[in-house]
Amino acid sequence: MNITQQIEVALKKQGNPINGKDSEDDSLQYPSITEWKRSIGMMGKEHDTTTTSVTASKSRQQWYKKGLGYWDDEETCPATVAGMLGGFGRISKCDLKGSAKFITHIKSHIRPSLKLTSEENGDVPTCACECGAGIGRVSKGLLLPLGISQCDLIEPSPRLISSAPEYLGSSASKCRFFCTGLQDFQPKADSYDIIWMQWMIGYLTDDDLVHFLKRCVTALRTGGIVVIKDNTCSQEAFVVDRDDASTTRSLPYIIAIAELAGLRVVHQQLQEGFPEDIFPVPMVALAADR
Ligand SMILES: C[S@@+](CC[C@H](N)C(=O)[O-])C[C@H]1O[C@@H](n2cnc3c(N)ncnc32)[C@H](O)[C@@H]1O
Repeated sequence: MNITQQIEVALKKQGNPINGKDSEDDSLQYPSITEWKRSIGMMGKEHDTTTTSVTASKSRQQWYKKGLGYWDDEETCPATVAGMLGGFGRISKCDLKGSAKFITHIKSHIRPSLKLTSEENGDVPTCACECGAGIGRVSKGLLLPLGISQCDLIEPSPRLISSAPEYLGSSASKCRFFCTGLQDFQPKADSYDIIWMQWMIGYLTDDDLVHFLKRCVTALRTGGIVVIKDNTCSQEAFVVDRDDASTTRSLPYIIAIAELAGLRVVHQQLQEGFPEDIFPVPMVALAADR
């Protein structure tokens, strides 16, 4: 079974939907994840073994090109907190507060082995990875204030990552900057205490997300966690946004992907205090625990 089929099986097993729709056009409905991927050429036609991989790889390249085109454009995304949050800059404070509460709870009640500061780590610097970091909003507002010694920012837009040092100010000296899409990022083994993925997994294809999370399993240090914080839909398994080439997945869909990669949920909680008219945003902490 390919990854898509494995996700569909996992969703169906728990009675969760596998269908999806377009965010703008009600006439675009997809009975399954497989059917949607076929419609955009990300999976070839059934039994078509000759052209499948060529078409799928072209479609994957176009997917990432469109996503990057959206975020690398000053018009659609100014290099500001509001730009990072699609105009919802006002929710950043509440978001960062909710994330800090979530991590503090995990550290005190669920996973005391999680290391945040170098003092807790035998004076060895702790390290976090902010995925799809943009200008580094989460590193500056959450990870470094939690006491993390060093943050690695992974971001494919050259324009956004080059704006990060100025936005981070004096904290920039505690950061390293990597200009690449997550689909191509190879983290070093045993290198991170926290890998933070916020409002960005929708830009990765299912296959690339599973493969990246598998690399995270190797990259996590003892006690380390991956946190996914993202929009979720609930009526369908997924909602496609063709403007920025992204999908919003349901929570069971996200968890099915994480489990396929060898991660398990250690804690999850819904972010409170966001406006009613946006998608619900759960925080999901995942561990590998070899
Ligand atoms: C909604 S913004 C969120 C930024 C940041 N995570 C935050 O919460 O402030 C989405 C970010 O994902 C990045 N992104 C898009 N495609 C990506 C990819 N393939 N790999 C990694 N990041 C990506 C965008 O460039 C953008 O910085």
